[in-house]
Amino acid sequence: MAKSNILFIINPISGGKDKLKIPALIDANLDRSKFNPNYSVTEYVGHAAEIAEEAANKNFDIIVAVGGDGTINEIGSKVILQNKVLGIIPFGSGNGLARFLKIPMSPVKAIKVINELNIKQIDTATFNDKVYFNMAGMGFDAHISSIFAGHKTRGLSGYVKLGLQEMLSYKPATYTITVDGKVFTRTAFVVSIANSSQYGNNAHISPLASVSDGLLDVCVVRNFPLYKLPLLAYHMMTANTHRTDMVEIIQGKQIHISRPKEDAIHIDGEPFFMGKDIDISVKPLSLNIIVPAGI
Ligand SMILES: Nc1ncnc2c1ncn2[C@@H]1O[C@H](COP(=O)(O)OP(=O)(O)OP(=O)(O)O)[C@@H](O)[C@H]1O
Repeated sequence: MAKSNILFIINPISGGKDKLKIPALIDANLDRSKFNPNYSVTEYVGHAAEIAEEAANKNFDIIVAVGGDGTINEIGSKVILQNKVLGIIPFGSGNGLARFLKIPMSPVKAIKVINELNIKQIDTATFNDKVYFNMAGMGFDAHISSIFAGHKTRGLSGYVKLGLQEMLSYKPATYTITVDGKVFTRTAFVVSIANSSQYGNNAHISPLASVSDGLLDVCVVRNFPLYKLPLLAYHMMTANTHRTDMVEIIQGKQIHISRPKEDAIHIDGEPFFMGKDIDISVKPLSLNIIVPAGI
């Protein structure tokens, strides 16, 4: 059988972990009877998408994201256009999609999953003009990631501190959400449109979500007093939000959200700014992705 040409695109900053030794680790563990490996390292935001797009003109069969959900988004959005295959070596902070797909967090084990070359088709989604794979949405989480992006504070403790400060003054918006023609008006702390079940770090907002059911899960987190934040976190970490009245989950294919003003949104955890009206739709089984056998 002819060998597959495989390109590893490495985000050197994702997850805050050093990746200098990654090419050597891949060389040592990749099945060279199946693959010819090549490596690229990203230098700026958007570079992974550029490299993946250029790879379309070269003879690559598989492109592997070595990074987190933001890196997967940049690469995956080109891979679906080329109908190629995406692989993941998880190296992000949250790794939502990789965790959902049970791709091991250990780089050596993740390389071994690539060696098995078990390919599955999963749903993807569009959020106005942007493609996403794991989770997108608006509300408090998007607000925090947009201000954190321009903030000098870094690290998890800075993020938590900023989040708690902002929570005291945050005013939840009222959204008109149309899901497959049915209208819901909701005042919400967060509205997440989930493809997989989790944001990352096993924080599950929509525990029963599937990436191959042709449906998105609109998760409306109702407004709540600050003292209930640990309870919400507990429900997310124990994958029980669907059993509580803190989160309402509405499944559908075609979603329109209208909000009072232009505001922050996030796409696979990366902050952007969008207008009042947002159209979201699912693209069933549109991405070829390498997953562990049995998934
Ligand atoms: N050399 C670079 N310098 C600065 N930013 C970069 C560089 N290469 C890639 N990026 C950007 O890094 C951002 C974060 O990447 P990614 O989302 O993969 O990691 P993460 O946020 O740590 O993980 P996760 O999304 O799983 O929590 C992406 O927006 C990507 O465009």
